[in-house]
Amino acid sequence: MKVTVVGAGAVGASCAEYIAIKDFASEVVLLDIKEGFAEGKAMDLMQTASLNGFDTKITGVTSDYSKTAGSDICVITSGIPRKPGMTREELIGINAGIVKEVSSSLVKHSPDTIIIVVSNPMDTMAYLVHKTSGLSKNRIIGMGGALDSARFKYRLAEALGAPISDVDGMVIGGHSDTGMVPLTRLATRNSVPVSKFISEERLNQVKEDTKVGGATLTKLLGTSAWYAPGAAVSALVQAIACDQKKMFPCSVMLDGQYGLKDICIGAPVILGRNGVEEIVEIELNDAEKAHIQESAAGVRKTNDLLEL
Ligand SMILES: NC(=O)c1ccc[n+]([C@@H]2O[C@H](COP(=O)([O-])OP(=O)(O)OC[C@H]3O[C@@H](n4cnc5c(N)ncnc54)[C@H](O)[C@@H]3O)[C@@H](O)[C@H]2O)c1
Ligand SMILES: O=C(O)C[C@H](O)C(=O)O
Repeated sequence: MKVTVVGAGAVGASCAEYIAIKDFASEVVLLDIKEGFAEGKAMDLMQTASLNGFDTKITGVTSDYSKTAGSDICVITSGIPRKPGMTREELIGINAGIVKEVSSSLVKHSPDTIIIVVSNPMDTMAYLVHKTSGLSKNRIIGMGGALDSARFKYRLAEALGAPISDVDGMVIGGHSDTGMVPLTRLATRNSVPVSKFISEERLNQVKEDTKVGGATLTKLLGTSAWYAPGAAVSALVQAIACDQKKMFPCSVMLDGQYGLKDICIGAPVILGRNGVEEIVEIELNDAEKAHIQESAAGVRKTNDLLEL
């Protein structure tokens, strides 16, 4: 199993590290445009192998896509992150060009690959890859919902005073400060609806804290987060590589599901060796349906800025 990660920055390196530590891939290639940077990150990570007990071989390359040839899965993290006070959508001007060029170089060397798009604004970047790469739609996956759901569970556990392992919940919709739809109605503590334990007001606070999860960290760190994003990407990579048939909310091209067409937005999907193996349609109430439509309108507004 060969995995390429483009962008050896904060998220790319974190993602490579988690993939290696889980030890399911034979090879991880880190690629960056900055001379020597990916080589340095790869060497540093390889020097953790005997300490962390993995055999995955990590190599680093500067812009040499021939070394990515035959990758089963490619992750795109190249591009700029936001600074405090910015929205993800403001990154489109620089990141769209980078993502388009990177995805086309990847597909040239690995025509049957599965691409996981991480660069922001992620839903629009995933849409761009759909429109320009020629890959089939089950092979392009945007990572956002897995991270947002992990943050939702963190906030739920905090509100409930419960261990995170007791909590389940999912965030669908766009990966943006206003577009996320945390499904509080369906969140549970050991199968019991969380509304049994906390007030509606507290649950609304959990929802709002989840939606601004990325912005909160960006304010604290001065740049956006990387540990949870890296872990979320590695979980998707593992689900595909190991054919786990696990369900994650991912940004996928919809064709009528949730009343939406020709848009990439977060919806629950089953991930396996073929990438997106199924898009799961869950029953939403009227408020959730309205929130998804509103979220989609926001994503479409950003998609309209693309020069396709
Ligand atoms: N989808 C998500 O949930 C999620 C989570 C975290 C970050 N992100 C996004 O991921 C992206 C990366 O974030 P980061 O914190 O790792 O940034 P970073 O600046 O630490 O790393 C980005 C790397 O991309 C490289 N790069 C730039 N142009 C390139 C090109 N053409 N080819 C190859 N490499 C190139 C840079 O040299 C840099 O090393 C940002 O757009 C950020 O918003 C998304
Ligand atoms: O918040 C960001 O800009 C990065 C990422 O999308 C995140 O949610 O951490």
